[in-house]
Amino acid sequence: MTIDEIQLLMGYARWWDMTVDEIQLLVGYARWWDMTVDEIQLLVGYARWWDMNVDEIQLLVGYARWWDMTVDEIQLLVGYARWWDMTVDGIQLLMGYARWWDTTVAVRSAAVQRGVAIPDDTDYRGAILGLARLQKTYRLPTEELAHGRIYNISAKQGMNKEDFLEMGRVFMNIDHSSAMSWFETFLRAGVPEPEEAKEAYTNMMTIYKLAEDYERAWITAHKILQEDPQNKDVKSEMVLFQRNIEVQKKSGTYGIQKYYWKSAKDKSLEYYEALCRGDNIKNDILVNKDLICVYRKGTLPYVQYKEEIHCFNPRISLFIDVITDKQAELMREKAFPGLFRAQVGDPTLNLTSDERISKLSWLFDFDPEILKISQKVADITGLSTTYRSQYADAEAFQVVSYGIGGQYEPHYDYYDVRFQYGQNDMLNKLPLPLMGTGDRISTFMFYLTNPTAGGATVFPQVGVRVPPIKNAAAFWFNFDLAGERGDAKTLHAGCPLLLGQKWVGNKWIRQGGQTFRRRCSLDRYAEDPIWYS
Ligand SMILES: O=C(O)CCC(=O)C(=O)O
Ligand SMILES: [Fe+2]
Repeated sequence: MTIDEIQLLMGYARWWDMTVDEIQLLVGYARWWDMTVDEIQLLVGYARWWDMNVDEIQLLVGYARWWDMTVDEIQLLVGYARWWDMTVDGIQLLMGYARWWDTTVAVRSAAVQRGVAIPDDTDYRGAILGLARLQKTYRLPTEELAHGRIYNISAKQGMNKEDFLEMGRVFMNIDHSSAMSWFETFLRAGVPEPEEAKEAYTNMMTIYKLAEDYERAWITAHKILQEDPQNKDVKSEMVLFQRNIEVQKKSGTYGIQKYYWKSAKDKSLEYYEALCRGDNIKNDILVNKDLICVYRKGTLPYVQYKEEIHCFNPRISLFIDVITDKQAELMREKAFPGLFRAQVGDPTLNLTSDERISKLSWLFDFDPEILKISQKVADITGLSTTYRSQYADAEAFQVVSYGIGGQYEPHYDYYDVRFQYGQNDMLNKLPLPLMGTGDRISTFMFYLTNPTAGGATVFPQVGVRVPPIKNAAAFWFNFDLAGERGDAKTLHAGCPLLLGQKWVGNKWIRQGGQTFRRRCSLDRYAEDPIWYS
């Protein structure tokens, strides 16, 4: 440091009432973290303001550098943290997540303000599990993900060594080839702790053994012995591997690599994931020229809507540009304060589930701006969306927000399948306005954002993938015209969100009010008057 800098610092130190020891500590940190004296003094100023000691400051600066934050951002964070009475550890966790998920500090703090719990260990495991699901669904290469790259988009911060190991652990139950690649990435990322190295090698040995690659299993076992020379189990495993190699040599199968990697296979999920990726879909506009775009009249004179027909049976349509940017924002803003974790099934049981990972809240037509949007739905569909305190024709808007990794696995929107599973009192537990209004005859779903990647709506029974496009809305009937049964072909899902934000607004229209609008037909093949009038 220059004499000038020292005197500046001493001046500050006096000002902040620090001892010489503290000053020298600070100077040391400053050198270490490559900060200017001005930055230090700013920080010390904040620290005093927030009543922190030098140790806490240095911890913070360390984190800040690690996460590549500016001093201003740190102070914002510390301000929030003190306000919410968090420890420095809590802050760093928060910063880590904030960076990782690329949300702003302000968004995070708003979440805290609304009583959303600060991330803890469970969230960490949840986050890792979510990443594993994304990697599997979208077939992301391990190396890319490890360095924070997804589809050529780079996160500010890649994952760290501990994350690599945790990904390996998680994949042991999902897919062995991915598990292997994470353990390899972990071991390449620098000298590991002996215990962790042992854990990685032990898992790798298990995988090789299951794949009957005894040569590699033996080599891996040998590495475990280097970490843990007394390990009797591993020694006896090695004898076994040796014996198996002999047997293979005799039978001529040695060196013929089968590479059988265990993976949890579920055919229906595999197809669902392929649809989410967009592999071999029937309705891709480039693949299938039959995808039809038409202009449709609404019930109001002179107004036409652009309709993309993604499927004819059942009819699944995407209406383009049916709300304005302003209306989409408005719905998100109004819904934000009320967001809570989405639940599935019986509302009295408070069930959350990995099947549906999102947050939601309800918007009612009592709000004139929301009413306008409901009326738009009525105009386009010709169905009634009138909300009443009893016998409502449609439900309130359900606004759903998905975080990265958020999804809704294949499901029906109607209830009647659940009757068959003995949950037929579901309909009796509904809020009063919906009692006796029948089932969800149709779904009208607005997309309120353009996700950067992932988040399509897919229909695995009919191989249809509807792309999420901001201000557009998907529409389909859950019931056939005969009206007595839910249509199984409407099975659908919200694919995991890979990057960006996904918000949707659901309007479920009830059977009750539609008697004269969508008449039942005795002829099950009758053309739907809603579509063909
Ligand atoms: O988010 C999606 O694409 C589908 C959402 C959905 O199906 C639902 O909320 O019922
Ligand atoms: Fe749905």
